Amino acid sequence: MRRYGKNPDEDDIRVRPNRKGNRPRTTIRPKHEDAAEGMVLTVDRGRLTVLIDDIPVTAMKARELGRKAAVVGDQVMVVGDLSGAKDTLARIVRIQPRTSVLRRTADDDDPFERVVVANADQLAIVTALADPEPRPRMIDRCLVAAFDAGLSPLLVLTKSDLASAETLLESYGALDIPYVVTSRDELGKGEAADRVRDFLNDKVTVFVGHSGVGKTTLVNALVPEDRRRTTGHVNAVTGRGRHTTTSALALPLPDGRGWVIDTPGVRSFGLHHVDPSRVILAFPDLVPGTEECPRACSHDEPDCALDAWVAEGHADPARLYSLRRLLATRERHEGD
Ligand SMILES: Nc1nc2c(ncn2[C@@H]2O[C@H](COP(=O)(O)OP(=O)(O)OP(=O)(O)O)[C@@H](O)[C@H]2O)c(=O)[nH]1
Ligand SMILES: [Zn+2]
Repeated sequence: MRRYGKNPDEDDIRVRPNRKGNRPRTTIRPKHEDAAEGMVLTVDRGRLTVLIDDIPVTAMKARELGRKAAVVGDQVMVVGDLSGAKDTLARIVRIQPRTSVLRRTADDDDPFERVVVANADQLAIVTALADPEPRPRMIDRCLVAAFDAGLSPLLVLTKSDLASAETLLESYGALDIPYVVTSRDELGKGEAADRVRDFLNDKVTVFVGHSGVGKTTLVNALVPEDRRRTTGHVNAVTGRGRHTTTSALALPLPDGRGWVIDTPGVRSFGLHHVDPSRVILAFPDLVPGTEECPRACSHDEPDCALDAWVAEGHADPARLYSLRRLLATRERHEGD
């Protein structure tokens, strides 16, 4: 599990201002020195499962956190009953600084950003090669979300027993994204999971993909049943009790080699919030060409300096084409 440095000043417990101003608070608020650190595995209507020393503890956020919400992947400080026993409820008193945030805008006419997952390293975009047909726009939108969040993308192409990956991979050639291809036969033999795991080791990887692509099949193959049980996910898996469909769900890879974060409710990304200047960081070869761009250039407009710069031979035109294709997907079309 990853550890984060203690950072006592930033993000500290909020002390509510004294509205009337006539009775200063004299009680010293507890500093929570006894708080334990853990990782948020699920969020379900205000109840969070936090893994602390390999024990899943149910917790809710403490009032002093104010409007801040912890999400799956967050490292949090927890006080109270940490036994993990039935019907206990601990309190989250602090959210540690995040190394990354994967966001989505729920809808293009809903300007609110939602943080989907914190502290992830990688976004695995699961796409079937057939049944259902690949949806390149959806892949591109996921790539934009990943680049915007600073996550490395990984293409997971399933059902290669039904169709070849060649055509799809060609259109992503210029982007040079790591990919892994799986088939039904290899899934049965465990080979598919082994191959995919090679890309996941020691990372926190968020899995996205639309319905029917085989994401659940793959995630089940990646995370053995007994590992789920140790983190209290057995209900979500067997379908007993209420299914956690809207929240993401962190599942441990074997041998403590990282985490898979399944996102059952996330079929696509609203990209309203995306900043082109962050997306271009995924194209370091093009960044120098933006020096002459107008301020706040979208890099997808007539005055963008990249066209002339690339025409002068400083970078591969296919890379600029790919960047533009990605940026263009920020506009939502029907079916996204
Ligand atoms: N031919 C073939 N079928 C597969 C493969 N992987 C999964 N499937 C099948 O595809 C169907 C959908 O798989 P799921 O794992 O349920 O897909 P999902 O992406 O989780 O879809 P939702 O549950 O709707 O979110 C199932 O019938 C699987 O058996 C594969 O590699 N090849
Ligand atoms: Zn530009």
